[in-house]
Amino acid sequence: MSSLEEPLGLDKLPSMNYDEYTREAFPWRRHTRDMSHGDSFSRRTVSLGRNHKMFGSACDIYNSNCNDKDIRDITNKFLKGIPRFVKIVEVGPRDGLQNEKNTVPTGVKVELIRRLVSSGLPVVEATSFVSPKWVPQLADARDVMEAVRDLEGARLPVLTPNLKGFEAAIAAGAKEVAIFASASEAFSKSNINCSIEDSLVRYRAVAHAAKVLSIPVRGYVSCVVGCPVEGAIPPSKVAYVAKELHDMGCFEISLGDTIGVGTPGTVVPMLEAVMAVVPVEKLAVHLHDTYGQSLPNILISLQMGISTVDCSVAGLGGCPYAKGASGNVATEDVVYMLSGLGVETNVDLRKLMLAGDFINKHLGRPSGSKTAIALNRIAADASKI
Ligand SMILES: CC(C)(COP(=O)([O-])OP(=O)([O-])OC[C@H]1O[C@@H](n2cnc3c(N)ncnc32)[C@H](O)[C@@H]1OP(=O)([O-])[O-])[C@@H](O)C(=O)NCCC(=O)NCCSC(=O)C[C@@](C)(O)CC(=O)[O-]
Repeated sequence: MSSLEEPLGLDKLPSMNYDEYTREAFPWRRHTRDMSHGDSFSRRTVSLGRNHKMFGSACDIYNSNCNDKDIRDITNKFLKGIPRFVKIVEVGPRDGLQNEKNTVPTGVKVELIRRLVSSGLPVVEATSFVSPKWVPQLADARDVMEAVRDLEGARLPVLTPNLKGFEAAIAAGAKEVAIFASASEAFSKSNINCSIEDSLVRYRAVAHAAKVLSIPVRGYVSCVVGCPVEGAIPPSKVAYVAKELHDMGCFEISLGDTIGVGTPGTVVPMLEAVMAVVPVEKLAVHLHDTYGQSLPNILISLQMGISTVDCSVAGLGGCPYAKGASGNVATEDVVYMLSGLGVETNVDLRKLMLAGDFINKHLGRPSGSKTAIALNRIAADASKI
């Protein structure tokens, strides 16, 4: 392996160490292994591997002498006031699995939800009460909800596309629902078989029924940057749909870049248009990672005041009606980035990764999370020493 490909030693990985950061704008120097005292890389790894610091916060792993205050001072200086706390909405069991071709057994879905809740995630979107003809994977929505209805520690919202779905969700024990409109006419038709306006009529009926029962309703707007059919979507259209959902009573509006085409250059104007009509504290971003742009888009969203981020464990997912849309941004990657910025999420990365390992083992595929792959590799190397 050439020196350029050699992994950086753990103590040489990029860090937000205050002293280093303020002292110089520094290139990341390649790590030269000091072989005289044994391989420092493996020695460090062994200690990390042995005491399982692997899955602590990024600070534990790479910046044993950093502290959150230092990180925050840097971030405030260079990353204009990002929030101290970010609410992570985990959508893996719903958005992550809905596109899976092979049926995932109900027991596996329920175990995944349990594991995600145990990692400290405050919200875990559990399933959808939609037509099984449209989304066969989630035909077991009632069984899933009945199995988790008494699970404590996280909110477990479910998608409902109409009153029929809402009533079925409540009957199965759902305590929170989500309705989902689109800023693209074409996607609205292909996804929920009606126009945007007709969907808003449907959703006003759901929002009214929910209000009567004091059930919180989250609103989604899909295709907030681009649509597989219409191409670029005007920010004004996104703002209109977001405002309609907000006005009908949604407590939060999640802005979905369904096909992941957004970049900071297109996400900023979209957010500015929406923030002109819906308070920023009621907004969330829901960014599929098809083009690998989710993390920079999340960072710019945080700088604009957003403090709720939808993610999918192991980067699972994609929408059955958005050709080519890959999964949401991996929850592990977002938690790792936020931890490195000193932003609280209350999520235990180690437990989150174990939930990701669980579902990936069942699906028989590697994780879509680069953080999980990297940390699991370090743990595997440590176990060999
Ligand atoms: C909305 C419908 C039902 C309209 O579908 P439709 O065919 O227009 O509805 P319909 O009223 O004509 O009913 C057709 C059949 O579905 C039944 N039905 C009707 N409603 C329900 C229901 N709620 N649950 C179960 N069954 C239902 C209904 O009873 C009937 O059954 P049949 O008489 O043929 O036996 C359909 O288009 C549908 O289910 N669409 C959902 C598709 C979906 O879930 N897509 C993925 C969501 S992900 C997303 O939107 C993006 C998001 C949120 O993740 C954010 C982002 O990434 O951007």
